[in-house]
Amino acid sequence: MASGERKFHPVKSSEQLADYIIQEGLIKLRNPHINEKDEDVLYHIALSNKSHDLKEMFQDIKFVCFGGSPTRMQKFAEYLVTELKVKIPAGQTLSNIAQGSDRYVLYKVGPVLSVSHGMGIPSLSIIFHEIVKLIYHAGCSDVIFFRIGTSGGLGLEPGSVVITDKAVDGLLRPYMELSTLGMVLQHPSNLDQEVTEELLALADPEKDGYSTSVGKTMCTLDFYEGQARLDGAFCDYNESDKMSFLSRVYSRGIRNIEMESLCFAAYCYRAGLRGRAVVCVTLLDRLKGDQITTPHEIMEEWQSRPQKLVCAYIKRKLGIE
Ligand SMILES: O=P(O)(O)O[C@@H]1C[C@H](O)[C@@H](CO)O1
Ligand SMILES: O=c1cc[nH]c(=O)[nH]1
Repeated sequence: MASGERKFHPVKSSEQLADYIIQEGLIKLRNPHINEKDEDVLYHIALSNKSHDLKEMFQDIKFVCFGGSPTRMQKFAEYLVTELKVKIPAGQTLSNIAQGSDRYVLYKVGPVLSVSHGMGIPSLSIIFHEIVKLIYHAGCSDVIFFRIGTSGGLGLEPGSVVITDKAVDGLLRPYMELSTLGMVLQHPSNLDQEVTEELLALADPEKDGYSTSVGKTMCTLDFYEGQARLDGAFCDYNESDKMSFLSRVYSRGIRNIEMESLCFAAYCYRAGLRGRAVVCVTLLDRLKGDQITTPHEIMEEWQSRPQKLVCAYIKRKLGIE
């Protein structure tokens, strides 16, 4: 090899990566390069560890709640202000900390971050990297991550809530594949059974008026063909193909379909976050159709159901009645 030429460092295999144990305590970034620079710019949330005192701003964070849409995560933040009895000084309002970027919204309510992730794995991946770096720079410890979302149900009453115990991809594999340096790395996705069980214990179908159950979630790269819909702009299969696929998926224990859980679970594991959970409401039963026709105000109430469950968990952890 010519002298001075950089020796190629093979990227760790996914097994080696997956060997990182889930740790308590301080977030340790699995990236030695971050501290090689004097500034780390969190571009998509318009923050940096030089322009902002991230420790001062975020060191008390104990819960990070991700959800798809900006409005939903703003409403969740407003709900937390009431439920966590957080005082907002007179004349001030809850503000979007990421307002310098028009990509995501980021709200802080006491020890909770409410952050939007947009749609799909690529969008979640970007904000996930930057939020993990944010809490690393802030010196946070023992942080629990949640995805609060919507999904398509399988064999469930629309409006039911699913707590994910395992996320799989569109081929039903329990890992997320990421093309990296021209290779395909497979990042295992597993979720924290303890948090899942604690969340389920907080649900009360009788009082709630809807079911909450634990199930596997299929995370796809597409809303239409990727989820066996017949109503996209393109479709190369028929109703019976669709139903045999969805029946097979159901028989494998999958109870809902969405587009972020796999990356969320895999990256929480890579980040060594002990506490992590995915809680999604189902907007329709995919075994009965493809189109989401529920009136907006009903959908709004349905979307609040995972928020209420996660908020109840946070209140329990904080000892707030
Ligand atoms: O959390 P959200 O409601 O974004 O989750 C699902 C998956 C996609 O992001 C989106 C598709 O409608 O909803
Ligand atoms: O069917 C659905 C509903 C919400 N989100 C999805 O990804 N699929």
